[in-house]
Amino acid sequence: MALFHVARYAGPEAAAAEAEAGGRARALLERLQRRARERQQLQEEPGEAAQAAGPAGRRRRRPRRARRRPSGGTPGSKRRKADDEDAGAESSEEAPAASCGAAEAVGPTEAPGGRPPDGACGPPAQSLLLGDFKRTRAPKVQPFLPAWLAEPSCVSRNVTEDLVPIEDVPEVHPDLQRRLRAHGITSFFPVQAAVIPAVLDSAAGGFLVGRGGYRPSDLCVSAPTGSGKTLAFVIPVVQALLQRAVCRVRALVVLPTKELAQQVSKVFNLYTDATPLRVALVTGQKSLAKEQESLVQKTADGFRCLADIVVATPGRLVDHIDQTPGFSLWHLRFLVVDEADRMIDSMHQSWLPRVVAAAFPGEGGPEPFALLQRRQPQVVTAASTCCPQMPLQKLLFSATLTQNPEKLQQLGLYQPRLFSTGLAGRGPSDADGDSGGKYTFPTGLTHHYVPCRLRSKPLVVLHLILDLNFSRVLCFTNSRENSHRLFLLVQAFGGVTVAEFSSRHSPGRRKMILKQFEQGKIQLLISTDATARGIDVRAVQLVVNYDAPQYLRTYVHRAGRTARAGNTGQAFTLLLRVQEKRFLRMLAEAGAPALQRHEVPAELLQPLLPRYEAALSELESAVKEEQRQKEA
Ligand SMILES: Nc1ncnc2c1ncn2[C@@H]1O[C@H](COP(=O)(O)OP(=O)(O)OP(=O)(O)O)[C@@H](O)[C@H]1O
Repeated sequence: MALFHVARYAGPEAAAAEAEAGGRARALLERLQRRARERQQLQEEPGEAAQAAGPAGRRRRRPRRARRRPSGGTPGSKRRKADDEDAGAESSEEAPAASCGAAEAVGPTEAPGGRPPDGACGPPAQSLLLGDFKRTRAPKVQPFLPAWLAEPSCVSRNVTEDLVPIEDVPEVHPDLQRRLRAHGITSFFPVQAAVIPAVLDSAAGGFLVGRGGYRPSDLCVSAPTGSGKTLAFVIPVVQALLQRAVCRVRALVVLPTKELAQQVSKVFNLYTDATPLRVALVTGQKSLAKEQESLVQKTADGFRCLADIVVATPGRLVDHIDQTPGFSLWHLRFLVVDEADRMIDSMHQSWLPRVVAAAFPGEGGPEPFALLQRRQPQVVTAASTCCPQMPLQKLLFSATLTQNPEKLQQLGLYQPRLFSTGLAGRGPSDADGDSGGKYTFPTGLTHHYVPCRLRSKPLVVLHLILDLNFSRVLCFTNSRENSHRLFLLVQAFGGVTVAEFSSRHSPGRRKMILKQFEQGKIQLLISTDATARGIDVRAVQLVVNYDAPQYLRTYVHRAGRTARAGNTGQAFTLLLRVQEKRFLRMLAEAGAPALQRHEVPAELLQPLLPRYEAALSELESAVKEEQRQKEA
C-alpha cells in the first residue's frame, strides 16, 4: 500500500544511523574534494589531461547532470539515472520524482536492517512524497453562461441600413408616432424596433398588472454607443404611463452622472410635454429643498405626488428616499438602469436595495388595506396569482453590459431577457473582470492609433486639429491634472478654441461648457472620463485618447462619443511604445475592427515647434502661479 512519507526527527534509535550517515557524508566530501582537485589539474594542463583521460575523461562529464539531482545515491544508482536521462525517459521538470521512479522501476536494494540503501532518495519507493507537485498546465475554464445570456435576442447594430419605419411598429401609439415625426424621427433604429414592442407587450394588460396577471420579465439591452437606447425606453415608458389616472412615481430612471441624467430627462420632456405626465430630475444640481418641491406637495391631508417619472443619480435618490416626506415609490412600475454595468459598479452605495425596500412597503406597511398593496414577490403559486399586484419591472441598458452572471445577480433580475447586438459568450476576460470579445462598435467608427513619445503628445493633438482640420474634437485624459495642463498648454499655444471638462468645475459650469461645445463654440474639449459615457453631442468628428484608456469598457464609451446615430467618426489613440502591444491586444479581443496605424512624422510637427516651446514656458509660469495661489 502506498504511504505518505514526511521526513521528521526519528528519535534516539536513529542516533546510530545518523553517526553512520555522518561517516558517509565525510567520505562523500572527501570524494568531491578529490574530484575538484582533478578538475583543477585538467584546467591547468588541458591538452595533456584530455589525452590521458581519453574516452573515460569525456564519460566522466556526463553524469554531472545526474549529480545535480538531490538523490545523492550510490555510484551504481547514479549511473542508472544517467542512463535513464540518455534514453530521454523523463523531462528535467520532473527530475526529483523521476529519480525515485527509476529506483522503483529497478526495485529497491535494501540495506541490512530493512533501511533503504545508501543514497536512495528519502521516502520509501512505494510512498507518495508530499508537496511533490508536478507543473501541469491547468485547463482553461470556459465561462458557462445561463441560457438567457448565452442565447440573447439578436439585434442588428447597423443603424443606417436596418431601419424600421415607425408605422411598421403598430404597438406605438399614433400620438407618439406623430411626436416622433415632429422631432425628425421617421424610422426606428434596430434596437428600438426590438425593445419598444417587448416593453409595451409586458404592459399590455395595463401597467398595474403583468400580462395574464404574471410578473413580466426584466429586460437587458446591450447595444453599441449611439444606437438609440434612450428612446428604446423613453417611448414605451411614456406610452404605458399615459393610461394613469393619478400622479404617482411610476418610473424611475437611474444614471451614473448628473449630465447624463439631465440629458435623459430632456428626452422624456420632449415626449411628455403635451401629456399630463410629469418628469422630475433629482441629481443634486439644485438644492434638496428645490428638488423636494418638484417631487411632492404638502396638502391638508398629507402629500401630493408631483412626478410620474423621476430621473435620478443614485446618491441623490437615496437622499430623497431618506429625507423627503411624502416621497413614495410604492407605485413604481418601471425601474430603468441606464449605463447598467457602471451602475452595478456603484452597487456598494446600496441604492438598489433602498429602492426595492421603498417600492415594497411589505407587511404592516403604511397602507395596509390598499387594493394594490405590494409585497416582495415570492414563488408563483395558484394562490399568489389570485391576488395580482403591480409588478416592478427592471430595464437595463448599456453599450458594455457585463456578461458576468455574478454581477448581474446583484440586480435581482426576474426571468431576464437579453437583447444584444454582440455575439454571446465568446472571448476571454477583460482586465476589469468582465468578459471581453462581445462589445460591438458603431459601424461608422474608424479606429486609429498614433505611436508617439510622451513629449510629443500635445503636438500630435495640435497637429490633428490644425493640420487635419477637425472642427469638433473630444480629447480624453486619465486625470483631472492631465486635462488641466493640456488645456493650459493648448490655450497658451493659441489658434484653437479650447475648454476643459472635469470635476474641477461646478455642475453649472460643466453644463454651460457642454452647451457651448454642442453649439460649436468650442473646437476642442479636453475631458476626463466624466463625458465618456452616454453624453450625446452631435457632430463630434474626432475622439482623441490623449492617455490610452486602461480598460476596454472605457475605450468603447470614449470612442462612442463619435460616429453616433449612423454618422461616421474617427477615434485616435496616442500610444507610447510600451503601451502598444497590450492596447492592440485588448482591442483585438474586444472585436474592434483593425486599428489603423497613423504615423505622424517629425517633419509635420516641426513647424509647430517654436510656438509650442513658447506655450510650454507659459504653462510653466501658469502652473507655478496656480500653486502659489493654492498655498496662499
Ligand atoms: N430612430 C432614430 N432616428 C434618428 N435619430 C435617432 C433615433 N433614435 C435615436 N436617435 C439619435 O441618436 C443619438 C444617439 O442616441 P442615444 O443617446 O439614445 O444613444 P445610446 O445608444 O444611448 O448611446 P450611449 O450608449 O452612448 O449612451 C441621439 O442624438 C438621438 O437623438
